[in-house]
Amino acid sequence: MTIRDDHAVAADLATEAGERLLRVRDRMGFGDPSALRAEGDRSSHVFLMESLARLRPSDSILSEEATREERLDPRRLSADRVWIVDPLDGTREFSERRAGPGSGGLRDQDGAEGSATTSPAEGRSDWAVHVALWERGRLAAGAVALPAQGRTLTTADPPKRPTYDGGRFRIAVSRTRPPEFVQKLAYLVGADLVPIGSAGAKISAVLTGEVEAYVHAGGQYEWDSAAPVAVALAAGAHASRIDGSELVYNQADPSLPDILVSLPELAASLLAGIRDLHR
Ligand SMILES: Nc1ncnc2c1ncn2[C@@H]1O[C@H](COP(=O)(O)O)[C@@H](OP(=O)(O)O)[C@H]1O
Ligand SMILES: [Mg+2]
Repeated sequence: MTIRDDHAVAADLATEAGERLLRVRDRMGFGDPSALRAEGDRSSHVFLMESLARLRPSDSILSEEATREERLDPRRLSADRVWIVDPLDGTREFSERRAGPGSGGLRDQDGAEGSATTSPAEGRSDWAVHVALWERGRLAAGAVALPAQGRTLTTADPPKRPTYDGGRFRIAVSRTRPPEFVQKLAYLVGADLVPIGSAGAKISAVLTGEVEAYVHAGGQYEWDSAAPVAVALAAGAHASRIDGSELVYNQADPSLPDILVSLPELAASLLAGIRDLHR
């Protein structure tokens, strides 16, 4: 890879890391999910660290898979440029087989019959690789690779944002840790809940028209949202904390526990609904 602009670096690295993860999953299969998760996290982190060190040697890096000492490195807080990466977002889903027709139980988006997102190895497709660049106080570039969906969403060429024509809409939520207020919120605003794994896959689903919003609360970190929020903002979507305040990155404490991403037409009513439920 030659030195190119930051948007292209983010897109190329996320895409290549994703292709490597697909190969890891094909090679290891689903027999030992915890070993698959560990190898996915580790190998993708190593690839991204080595690549960024080579391509952008002066920049700092904040990665989910870094050690605690690396994350607390004070140089990151005075740096002008920090890459915020999640080598494998939706680690749980990466290690799961896709639910087949007739498998019973509660079906979520990735288990639905006729879904267009089947991965080659019959694994789930709601996991992602996040590569974002934070520069002097703002997200400057980002890419979200969705390897098992065969696409990368990127600030190099932001997706064309769907428009909202009114009526019932869909809110993506965590499959395993949805905020306790979302059922009431959905009722209040006239929406259906769609469980999807991975913050990157959920924010991408807003940008590709599978849902119209994503709401999360109760815990998350900067690397879970930096890259998909960079793409969402570049596409003209709404992205904020659930109280409407700005999402702020490259903080000493990388906790960023709640988020709302939506088509811009829906942001005001979602924020008002969340506010009402927290009164
Ligand atoms: N309550 C919580 N506390 C900490 N992290 C959380 C969380 N809820 C979700 N996350 C993180 O946000 C990402 C998306 O989660 P979900 O699929 O449940 O929506 C996951 O990232 P990783 O897969 O990178 O660990 C998950 O660990
Ligand atoms: Mg994550």
